[in-house]
Amino acid sequence: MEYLLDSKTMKSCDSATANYFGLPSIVLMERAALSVIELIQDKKMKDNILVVCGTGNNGGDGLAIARILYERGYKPIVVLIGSDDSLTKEAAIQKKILEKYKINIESTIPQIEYTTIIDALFGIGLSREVEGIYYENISIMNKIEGCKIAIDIPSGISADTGKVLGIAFQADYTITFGFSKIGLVLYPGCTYCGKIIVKDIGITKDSFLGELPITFTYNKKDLQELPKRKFYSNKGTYGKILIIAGNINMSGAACLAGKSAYFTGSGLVNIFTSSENRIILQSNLPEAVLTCFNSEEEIEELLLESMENVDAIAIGPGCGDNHITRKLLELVIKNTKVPVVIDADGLNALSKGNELLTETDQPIILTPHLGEMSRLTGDDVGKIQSALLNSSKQWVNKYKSILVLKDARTIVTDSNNRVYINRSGNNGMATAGSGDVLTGIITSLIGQGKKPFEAASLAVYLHGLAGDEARKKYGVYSLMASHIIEGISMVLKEIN
Ligand SMILES: NC(=O)C1=CN([C@@H]2O[C@H](COP(=O)(O)OP(=O)(O)OC[C@H]3O[C@@H](n4cnc5c(N)ncnc54)[C@H](OP(=O)(O)O)[C@@H]3O)[C@@H](O)[C@H]2O)[C@@H](O)CC1
Ligand SMILES: [K+]
Repeated sequence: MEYLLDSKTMKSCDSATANYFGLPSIVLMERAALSVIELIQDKKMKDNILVVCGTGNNGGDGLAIARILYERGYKPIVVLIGSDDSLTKEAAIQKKILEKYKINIESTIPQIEYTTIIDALFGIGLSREVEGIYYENISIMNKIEGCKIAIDIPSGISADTGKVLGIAFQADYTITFGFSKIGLVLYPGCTYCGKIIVKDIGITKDSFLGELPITFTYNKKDLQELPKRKFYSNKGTYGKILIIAGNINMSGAACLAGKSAYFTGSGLVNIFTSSENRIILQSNLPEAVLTCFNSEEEIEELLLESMENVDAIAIGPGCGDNHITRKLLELVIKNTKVPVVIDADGLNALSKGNELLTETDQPIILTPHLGEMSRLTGDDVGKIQSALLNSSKQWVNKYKSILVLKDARTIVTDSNNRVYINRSGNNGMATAGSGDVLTGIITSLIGQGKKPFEAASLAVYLHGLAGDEARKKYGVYSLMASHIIEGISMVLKEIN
């Protein structure tokens, strides 16, 4: 698990390291600068190296980089944008040292050829839109040919949201200090970073002073958190789940969700569906147990019976946008004794009256894409997309639930303020049935005993990795939901 910090948390870490642990900021700055020098020397970058500095501590890092380059025989071209009055204490010290060494500091970028452009204009202290000389200089830096290195974060990207505040430096490398930042992971910020390198400069987890960051992401080693297969076990050990899915002509959604659950390790999957789907499901997924209804009158009794003795329930894939789906959803929410995953048409049915969520104490996991989120909240898609984190947080503060907001960077939030941001997956996964597969994985993991928030986060990660495996085999154009299911097995067989 890797923490992702916003600017406020990162500043608290900087300040705890300096003020609580007593490691002076200027020492951290020196280590930050040295970590950049390491990359420059590893990549054998040559003169001319341009270092563009602002007046904050990000600029201070830049000035220190320029001085160490000088110490090591380079002839850096140093540009400082902004007035001396705005220099921070540390940046002012760095500037004085450069002056003592008689290293020239320019106020505009000389029009010569460069091998490398170092962006130390703004770091996590960027607080507003970039305008005027700052805008012009970032624009010039973007046009210059050469390898582009952003210090801590590309200037112009908000560390908190990943938004471009007017203009942003387009980097080939971003060397970020201590911990990765939220803005480096969310769109569009992540498209400006190039390769992200997180460098230890002496700011450790101790600097959280016991108050852990709420936002995190997963890496491959976190797959160890998946439920373990036991030596002595039977199908009951791995959970029995109920998937309410598939209206007439929509058997595919039921099949994809059910199959994904089995591929993720479920012991038994019961699919509750319209009787028209019986034969096709029996042929395509003979491992599933089916409960089929012939008429609306039969639904209540059959459903309540199916809900007995299950470990998790999913409702929605291919259910259809109709009154029967709302009826099914009401019955599930009002009677469930286990966590419920609501997806697709289940979400559309929920949007007819969200207060239904208050009628259960069981964990509810919602998996909307942006269109479904728009129907749930009444906000337009553009508004939600431009503020994914805020939209998610607002929802879970209003309705106690776990929200899986699906986008290029899917975000999982819960009412305890935890935030998972996903980095796995690819654009080939934007294909019909992909969401049904995710629903199957989440429900399976809950059925196998994972706590709902962890299950949802791990499922999103696994789903993305499975999609990445599928891309390797089929490519982004041809990737289909059934290939993602194949991908689940490719990922899981590596870890067991
Ligand atoms: N502290 C530590 O221990 C360590 C910190 N480190 C480094 O420090 C960086 C953070 O430094 P920082 O906090 O000084 O902020 P930084 O990003 O340099 O910019 C602030 C300046 O920009 C200005 N400004 C903001 N927006 C603007 C705009 N749109 N247009 C124009 N001006 C704007 C703002 O002005 P103000 O808002 O005050 O008017 C202020 O002058 C961090 O990213 C890392 O690189 C490392 O050395 C490791 C140790
Ligand atoms: K920067």
